[in-house]
Amino acid sequence: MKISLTNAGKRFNRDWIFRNIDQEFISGTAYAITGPNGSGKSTLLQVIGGAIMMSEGKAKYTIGNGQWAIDNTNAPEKEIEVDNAFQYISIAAPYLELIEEMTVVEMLEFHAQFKPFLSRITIPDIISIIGLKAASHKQIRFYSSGMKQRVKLAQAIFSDVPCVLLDEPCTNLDAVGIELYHQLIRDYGNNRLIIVSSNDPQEYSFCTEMISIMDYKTVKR
Ligand SMILES: Nc1ncnc2c1ncn2[C@@H]1O[C@H](COP(=O)(O)OP(=O)(O)OP(=O)(O)O)[C@@H](O)[C@H]1O
Repeated sequence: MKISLTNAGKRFNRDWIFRNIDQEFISGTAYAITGPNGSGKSTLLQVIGGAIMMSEGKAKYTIGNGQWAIDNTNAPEKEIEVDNAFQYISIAAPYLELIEEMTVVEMLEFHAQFKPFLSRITIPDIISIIGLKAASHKQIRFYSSGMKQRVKLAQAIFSDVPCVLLDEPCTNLDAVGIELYHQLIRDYGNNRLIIVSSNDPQEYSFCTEMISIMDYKTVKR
């Protein structure tokens, strides 16, 4: 998958959050969006994901020709409308809520109805990998914040999509959870487009491309 931003800018009311972003994001590469609190990292990630509209500029989404998800490497190349981009993109973010009344089994089964998981993995496998087997029949509202974060990461990383967006992925994780996160990236990140929004280096240590949001705060040229 390839996502190309051309002259991308976003403002809320009169305040430009970022402007003049020309950037290609390509499968097989991990990108980090960095910057201080309130600088616009989450906003840019949501613009990339097509969840919020940009105020100026253009985003182009292309899949296929070896740029698809892990399981479908030979699909022909085609351009995707922004309204359909969500089918090819998963996201884990602090502001996205889980359905607290469900167990993790119910939650993952529900998620899979809309966005299937990688075909080589089952829901019991996922629960076991993220260390929630013993808690699998508890309602999510009884989970700790770190357990909930593991579920959010699983939903994003195990979805059968070519692009995974991760906003502050280690929020609430302990040392074992952080190691699990890195293991998931090593095991399931290859060939995908991964974009991490974070100001914590341990969350994006594997990223090879850095985008500093502060470079896009200047007045329009
Ligand atoms: N819906 C909105 N309406 C108005 N302003 C908004 C909206 N969403 C975000 N903002 C503002 O846009 C700016 C960037 O917010 P954003 O959440 O993208 O920053 P961030 O870099 O991800 O911050 P953090 O590191 O604290 O998570 C902030 O000033 C925020 O108040």
